[in-house]
Amino acid sequence: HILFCGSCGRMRICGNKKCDTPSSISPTCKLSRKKIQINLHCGHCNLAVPVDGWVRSVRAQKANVFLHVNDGSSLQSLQVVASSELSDPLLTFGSAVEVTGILKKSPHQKQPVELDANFIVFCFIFFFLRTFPLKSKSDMALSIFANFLISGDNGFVEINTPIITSNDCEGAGELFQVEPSGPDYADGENFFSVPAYLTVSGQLHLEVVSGAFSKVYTFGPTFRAENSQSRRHLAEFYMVEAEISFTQSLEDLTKVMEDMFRFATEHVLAHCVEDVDLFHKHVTPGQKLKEYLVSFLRITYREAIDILRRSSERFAFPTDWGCDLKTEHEKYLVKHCGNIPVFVTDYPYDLKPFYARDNQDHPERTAAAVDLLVPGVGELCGGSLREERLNLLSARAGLEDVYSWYLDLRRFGSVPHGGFGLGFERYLQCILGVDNIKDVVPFPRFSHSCLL
Ligand SMILES: NC(=O)C[C@H](N)C(=O)O
Repeated sequence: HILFCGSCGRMRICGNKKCDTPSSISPTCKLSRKKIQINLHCGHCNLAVPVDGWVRSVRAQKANVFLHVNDGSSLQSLQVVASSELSDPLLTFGSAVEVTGILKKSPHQKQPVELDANFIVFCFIFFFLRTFPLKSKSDMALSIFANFLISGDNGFVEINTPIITSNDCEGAGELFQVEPSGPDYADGENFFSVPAYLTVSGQLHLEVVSGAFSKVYTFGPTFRAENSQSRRHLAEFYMVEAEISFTQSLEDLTKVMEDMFRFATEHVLAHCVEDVDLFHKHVTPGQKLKEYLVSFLRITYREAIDILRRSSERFAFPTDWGCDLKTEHEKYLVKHCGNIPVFVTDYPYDLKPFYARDNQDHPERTAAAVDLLVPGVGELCGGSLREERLNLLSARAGLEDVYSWYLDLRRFGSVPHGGFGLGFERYLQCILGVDNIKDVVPFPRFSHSCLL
């Protein structure tokens, strides 16, 4: 028979010997009013619980209606069995419902429990977003990178670099200018006395603090006014950037990049494999993630150019030494190397920003810079050793006028150092095999698109 708990008001069926909750009702009843979360429900049977969620399917039989309800906590749905009178003709795919019922062992092998509904409260129709329900997962993945960097062995210190800055770290001129607005300000009034922009990279600030902490990182929103509708560009994205002092070789840097990728990806495989499988099945029948956990390949830019020139592929963009590698080239290189992540090192000096360290090689002058190319995306990470030699840095045209403070860092003592940045949404795109980067964030920003 059904008893009501005097403390929480929940119902409970007593007398079932298999039920593993206490059979007597105590004033300090542990049955909380908390709704159950579908991914956490522990298989208690004969317990009346409320569940919120969205209807994923409705199947009506004579006396009963069977619903699959998903609450966004995982991909798992809970089967709800309700008598036809409890249902509503408007109940359909996407309806939001609050169902109270008794969790019972299911007769079906596939699902441990089902909910025998007592009440269904019909909330509203859910409007389907283009975006995939990745929010909670991506928040989790954000912290995985931080966990890796701050862990004992690595010992990076987190620095919050500013979002508003006066530098164009990448020198590419893809900046969003920040100006005040409102009755107190005339149009174009210069609030900061210098032109100010949304950050394109926290690197230069990290370089400042890396003079005091030898390993630092930042993880935050980054902005690029790139007028591109491509499948791998966003105007606002998250980047994890690390800077390491006393590092003298690209190998030291690529090791951290590779270890970080592996750490995060192993974590995803251990905790979210069903999400990954769903995306790989329904979006792009991409490669299985485990295959990315081999040792990454390393080739030089020179070798990359030779591979591209030897190929029979017809590229839209040139493949001469000194040309920038375009997406088509990067994707070809990854495929050529067996569809695993590939580091391309030692780019032409003139292709890289002012901060990249000169390899002082001849006749093809290169910089100690590296890009990590990954399947489905192309460039995921970019990094370099930084030019710490004042004379070589000052030789970069026009630097003294704009970045005298950066040159001062060298003037007043600097150590060999280097760092890298990894685009977080591109990482998601890569591990999920999602074709378009706009589908891995809830509110993608790109040219002509800033609704909401
Ligand atoms: N921190 C880095 O090395 C990333 C680099 N500044 C970039 O935006 O590509």
